[in-house]
Amino acid sequence: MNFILYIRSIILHFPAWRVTPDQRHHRLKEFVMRPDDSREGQEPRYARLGYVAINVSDLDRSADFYEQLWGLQPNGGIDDQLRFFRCSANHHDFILAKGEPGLKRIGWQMESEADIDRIADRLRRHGHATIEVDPAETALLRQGRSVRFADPYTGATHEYFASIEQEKDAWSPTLANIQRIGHLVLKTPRFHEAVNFYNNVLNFPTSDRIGDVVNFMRCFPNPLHHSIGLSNSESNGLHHVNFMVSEIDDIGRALWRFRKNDVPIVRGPGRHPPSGSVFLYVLDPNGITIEYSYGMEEFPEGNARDHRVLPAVPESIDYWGAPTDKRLGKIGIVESLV
Ligand SMILES: CC(C)c1ccc(C(=O)O)c(O)c1O
Ligand SMILES: [Fe+2]
Repeated sequence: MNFILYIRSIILHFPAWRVTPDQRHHRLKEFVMRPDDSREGQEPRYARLGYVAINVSDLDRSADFYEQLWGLQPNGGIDDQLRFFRCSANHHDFILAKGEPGLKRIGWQMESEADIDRIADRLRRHGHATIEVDPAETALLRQGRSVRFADPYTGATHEYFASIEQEKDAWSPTLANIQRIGHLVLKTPRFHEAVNFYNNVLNFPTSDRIGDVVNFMRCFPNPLHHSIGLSNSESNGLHHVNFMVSEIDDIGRALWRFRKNDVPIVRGPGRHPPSGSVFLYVLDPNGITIEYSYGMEEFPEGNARDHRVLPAVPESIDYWGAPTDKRLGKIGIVESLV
């Protein structure tokens, strides 16, 4: 097997609501009107990765896991279809839906309603259809106006919203001081096209990359080293979802909690050179890879350092040299936008 393929196989184990009456009846809006030039040229600005929705085969089993072993706070749901979880003041940071295990949707919280228009206008200018989410659905999601599009390079459904219901009671950590949902990594065989699109259309600047194998991106101007990553793989897929914790002891406690409860640990603890984070990867009940991480470099909005190109070697993933279980990043389809 040639050297690059060999290294790549070691490193990654990756095989890659304000609806006007006339809009009410348009679910899929392919805007033919000239985009509003007053917004042209203004970059869409992201507040944060708002939420990740995943599909699971058994809602009750996974809901129990994410509450009782992962430490998210349940926040209701919709019959036997959806379960909401939070780790912030937002109504949800993580959603479980019934379906084929994998990624359902990525929710991006924008800085303003105008930023929803900016990203939607930009997508349409680049020939991508956008969908105004039905007010009945945004009401169920406790979100304001939301717009979706299907990313052709990874298959992922991206959703943009600016407002989401704020819970009266503060997020109260139980098992781990989960700070926030951190990032997700998507696998794609259209890696270079995806990187280009994410960098130049979605306004996701690269913070660092490991050769042409993994690319770590910020959702600008959110300062976190990465809110999304792309990995060069043979097929589309969800590699993992990350949650950031507040103390190194959250990692240590988790290590023993997972061992005592037979939760498969597939990598770590270790420490990532790109973001500097201490990490621990495990498998959820469907075998989807999830990650706790502690400590992550943050970038300033202006005068940010250039991205680094780390060599495609195992040491670029983990300073500590933790072994990798081959199940890491293997389970998780990407649901296409219906
Ligand atoms: C191995 C994966 C793709 C990886 C590599 C580096 C970081 C980091 O620097 O934080 C991650 O979070 C990862 O998931
Ligand atoms: Fe990660």
